[in-house]
Amino acid sequence: MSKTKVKPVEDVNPEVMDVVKEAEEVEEQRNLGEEEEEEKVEEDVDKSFEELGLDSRLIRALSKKGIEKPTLIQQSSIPYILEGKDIVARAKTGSGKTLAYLLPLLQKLFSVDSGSKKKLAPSAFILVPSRELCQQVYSEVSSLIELCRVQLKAVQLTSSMTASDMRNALAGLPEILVSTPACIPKCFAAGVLEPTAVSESLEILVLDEADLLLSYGYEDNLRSVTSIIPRRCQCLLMSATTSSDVEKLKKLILHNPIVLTLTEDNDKEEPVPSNVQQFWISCSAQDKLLHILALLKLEVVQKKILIFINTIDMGFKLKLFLEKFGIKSAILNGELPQNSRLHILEQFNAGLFDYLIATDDNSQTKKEKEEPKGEENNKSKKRRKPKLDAEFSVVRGIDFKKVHTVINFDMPQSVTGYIHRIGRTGRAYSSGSSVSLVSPDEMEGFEDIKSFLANDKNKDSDIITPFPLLTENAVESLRYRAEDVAKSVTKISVRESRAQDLRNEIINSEKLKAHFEANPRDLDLLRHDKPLSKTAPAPHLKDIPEYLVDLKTQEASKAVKLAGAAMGNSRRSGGGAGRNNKNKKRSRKGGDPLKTFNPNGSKRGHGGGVGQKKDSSDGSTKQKKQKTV
Ligand SMILES: Nc1ncnc2c1ncn2[C@@H]1O[C@H](COP(=O)(O)OP(=O)(O)OP(=O)(O)O)[C@@H](O)[C@H]1O
Repeated sequence: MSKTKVKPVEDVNPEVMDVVKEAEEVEEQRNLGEEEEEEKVEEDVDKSFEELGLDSRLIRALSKKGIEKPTLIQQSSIPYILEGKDIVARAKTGSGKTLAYLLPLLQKLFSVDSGSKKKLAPSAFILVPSRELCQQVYSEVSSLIELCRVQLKAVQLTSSMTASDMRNALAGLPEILVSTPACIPKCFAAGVLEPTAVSESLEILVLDEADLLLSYGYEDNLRSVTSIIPRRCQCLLMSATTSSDVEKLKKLILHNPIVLTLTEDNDKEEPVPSNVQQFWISCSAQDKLLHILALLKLEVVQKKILIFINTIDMGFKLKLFLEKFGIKSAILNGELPQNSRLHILEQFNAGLFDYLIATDDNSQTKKEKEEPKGEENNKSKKRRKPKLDAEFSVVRGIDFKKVHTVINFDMPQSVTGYIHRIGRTGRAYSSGSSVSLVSPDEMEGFEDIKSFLANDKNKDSDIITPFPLLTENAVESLRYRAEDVAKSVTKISVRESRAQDLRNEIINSEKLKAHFEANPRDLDLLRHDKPLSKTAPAPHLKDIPEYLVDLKTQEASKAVKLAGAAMGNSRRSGGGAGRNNKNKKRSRKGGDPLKTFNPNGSKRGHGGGVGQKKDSSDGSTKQKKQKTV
């Protein structure tokens, strides 16, 4: 077994170093007595929360949140965590990993007698890779505490906080601390947390999105934390994928862990949940605007929609372009202030707008660096380089609520990127779909994604199928308008809008901070989907006349709307094809048009229609092949 060398960390005070030495000795002993980890591949469990031994207060709280049945990862991990075992839990995105560790963690803290021992540091640390995730986990744990009506306190710290903010946050002696790893050494250095107190108090350490923590550059921070965790501390490592980083963390932190690798009956080893239907459209890079216009304006994809692009500029270009057609969207990127980002996420989750254009963490920086040095770029050399937040992540871990469609306007840079983007829909027991716009330049990467996703079960059939609900005629009918409008969205207007948006958000960010301290739940104060363009959209572009849209696409659009209404997704925004059509017919049960729509003419597809990609009845074949991203 490997021996962990605990590396001293800069800017840690001498007292920490003493504890580090002590910890090295403990670590040595730990390694001497180390036993083999137990590997479990969990299948075929079907237990209720009661059967998992969960406290009735938690079960009631879950019920108030509309959660009645544990997901597979929750069924597998909760009993082990309650038993006090260290675990490594690997389960795909959206499988409910957060509650899988939060529920037993809270239950364990319920039973700690707060009066018996005066604690000087939190009993549980939950470390996550990004601020957005920090906020998300903090909200989840706080709402559970509130619903359970227990005397527990959770706080969140981010490394942008000053020492006095951190001191204030920790003043009420919280039991649970949610933060990024960078905050902990910062707290030690500022004397806000005492390493010895942490050593004495810490009962549970959770590393969420473990596969990301090292790649986000938190290795030294984590080492300084792990160097002081006591042997008795229970450690939980949650991850969506397997990677060498997860293995490294496992060796660094865990003691004889139970390794839970999740497989599902009809979903063996596929990294993308089977309730996400994946589609693609082949088009040139220039035609991507035309195609996204057709998808959104003809309403052949279900709202809410998360659109991924690879550069911040492209995000603004897309927003300005869509605005001209009366389609309002909001933008999310790492350049925006943290308060704004959190607020945008909250507004989107609360359903205040339907379209969010997001730039995911690392890919956009890479692309922007690679942009050719044309005249336009030379001119802009003096432009202030965007300051991106290293702790920003959209694709990883963020729980977007009720996203029905993910659109890859730009293809992600890697297979992992694809999996995490797609994982923003079809979360837990809900379903969703994805549409990737693939240009010839992106085809190679797309083939890699396809071949990665193919497994023994579906090696002969593509797991990502051509999008069936958009005819060439329908797309072509919009070409003239789309190309005309695209020309009007110049690089200068994009740049101005980006600067304007940033200025607005910086001002908003301060307002938001003050306002939300007083009214934490008030979401409607500042809308993030306001138009950025200086000119109002031309009225004739807002509505697409029915005669322009062919019959098949009109039918597809109606079917998508009916299915949306059946799913309670009836709020309207912007006008679309068939706007004058006052069709108020009730949808038929199970009417997902991506499953039932037949592009060859018939309105009523049957089961196995285009886009139905798997036979979930075949639950018997067990895939043993392990995929790693
Ligand atoms: N048992 C359940 N029943 C229904 N919904 C659930 C259940 N457990 C969790 N959820 C919901 O599923 C969504 C996804 O959960 P969560 O964010 O924990 O997934 P995850 O596995 O951590 O995904 P990722 O790897 O992308 O972070 C959340 O909205 C959560 O509230």
